[in-house]
Amino acid sequence: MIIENSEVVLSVRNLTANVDGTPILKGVNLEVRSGEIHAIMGPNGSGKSTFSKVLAGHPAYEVTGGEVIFQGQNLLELEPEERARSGVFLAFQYPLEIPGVSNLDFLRVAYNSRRKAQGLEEIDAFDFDDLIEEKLDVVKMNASFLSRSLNEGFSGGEKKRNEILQMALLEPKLGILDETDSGLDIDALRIVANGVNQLASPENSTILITHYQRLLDYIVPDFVHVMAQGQIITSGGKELALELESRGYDWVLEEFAAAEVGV
Ligand SMILES: Nc1ncnc2c1ncn2[C@@H]1O[C@H](COP(=O)(O)OP(=O)(O)OP(=O)(O)O)[C@@H](O)[C@H]1O
Repeated sequence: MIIENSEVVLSVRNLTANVDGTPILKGVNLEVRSGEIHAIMGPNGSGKSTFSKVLAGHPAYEVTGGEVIFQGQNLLELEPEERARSGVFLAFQYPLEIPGVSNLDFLRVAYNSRRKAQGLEEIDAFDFDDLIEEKLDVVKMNASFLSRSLNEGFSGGEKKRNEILQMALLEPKLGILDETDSGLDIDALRIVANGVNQLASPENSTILITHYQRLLDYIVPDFVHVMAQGQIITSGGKELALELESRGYDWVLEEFAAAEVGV
């Protein structure tokens, strides 16, 4: 939802990053305001997941230049857990399995850690049970998943749903969803999209990384960006996703290349 004069939540300027010494991000620029939903599309290997992991503070990615300001704070100076506590949430493309850690315990610790960072009191197990019950409903998830080890043996779609459950609980200021639609059946896609829509508010913002226009039928973005070769090479409204669906990426890449050489 575009709200005039709303606060800039995330400002990314000329961000560059390497993986194992190889430059992957080559000058990313993006501004996200409160209440907005941004979709990032783009060919395979263009740097979309790298961008999301750099924002979350993944240690394998080395930032080599540029800046990322999140709510007035230099995000790049914060440890990954500090970023999470300050309200950045990344739903992974491939959620990790953690055997031996129950989903419920994980969620409670994560939730209380976020509350602590907000200067709020931790909540006890009983109150947490009530809260989680309510959040399970957002993603129509069965309570039996809570007693299982985190993501262990979960199907691909169940893992994605569990990521949205975490997001519903943590209520981040900025949610980054990396291909949350991949591996979801048609009903699950709708449920997950409804969950994301229910959580969207003028106070938070979402970045959706997706390959498919169909997700954007359910979660309508305010802006669509195309990432290629480690940069955002063009941006538009939701109609850009439809155009990409019918025309592919070549024309955007050609226009970008022509602009680069000044044709
Ligand atoms: N450790 C590594 N060493 C060298 N290159 C790497 C390494 N990790 C990732 N890359 C490369 O970085 C590029 C960007 O990868 P990334 O996962 O960010 O792309 P993506 O746009 O999310 O792709 P997809 O749409 O396929 O998920 C790819 O070419 C990938 O091979």
